[in-house]
Amino acid sequence: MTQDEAKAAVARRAVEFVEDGMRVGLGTGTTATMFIRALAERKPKIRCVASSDASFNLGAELGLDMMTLNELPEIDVYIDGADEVGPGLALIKGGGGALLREKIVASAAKRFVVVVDSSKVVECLGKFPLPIEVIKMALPLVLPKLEALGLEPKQRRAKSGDGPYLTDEGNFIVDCFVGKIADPVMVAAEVRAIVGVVEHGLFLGMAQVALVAGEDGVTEWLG
Ligand SMILES: O=C[C@H](O)[C@H](O)[C@H](O)COP(=O)(O)O
Repeated sequence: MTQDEAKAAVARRAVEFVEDGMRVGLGTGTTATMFIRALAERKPKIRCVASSDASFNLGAELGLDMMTLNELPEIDVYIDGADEVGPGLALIKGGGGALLREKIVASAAKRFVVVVDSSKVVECLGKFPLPIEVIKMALPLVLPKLEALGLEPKQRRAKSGDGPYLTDEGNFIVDCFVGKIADPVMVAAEVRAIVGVVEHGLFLGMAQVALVAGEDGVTEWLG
């Protein structure tokens, strides 16, 4: 099974977590995009909130009833990918730069189902660089503080190579090359305490279910 086939398999399985009448949170990224497409094919009678402009626009284009969090502040299920899934369904997210809105939408959901291929599952978080969203003017203050924590920060550049990457909220992303995050709770608290940090990509105690696609098909893990 290729990585794309695995992503497609979890995306299809995730659709089973959605029932007519539900309020559904749509994630961001390649796996979430496959989920949104698979969901829209079923023409469900649901209302949706998206975690990025890209997912909002895709949902609207495919005919889903897209709303804002203002219109739909409570969500039954949020379905999204992740960059790493560690013990206890602790996650690193934000490889696609959407971590802030993703965490907001996930926090509004009764249930968060994370959908990944098995290459994302790790014994210890941190091989994937930890994304941190930073207010633009605070960057020169935040970078040395992240360095002092030993997090090896590097500002993300736009994919076009033309200038810095900007999130949907107009902030910078700093990727931290940590290697191993032995104590994610402590790292989350230390990073959050830095003035100018808007949010970080550690999603701890948020996901209740993981759908993991590997050679044996899709397995369901509970957090
Ligand atoms: O900001 C992006 C998100 O956190 C994505 O859900 C994450 O990067 C996983 O993306 P993909 O499904 O493309 O690997």
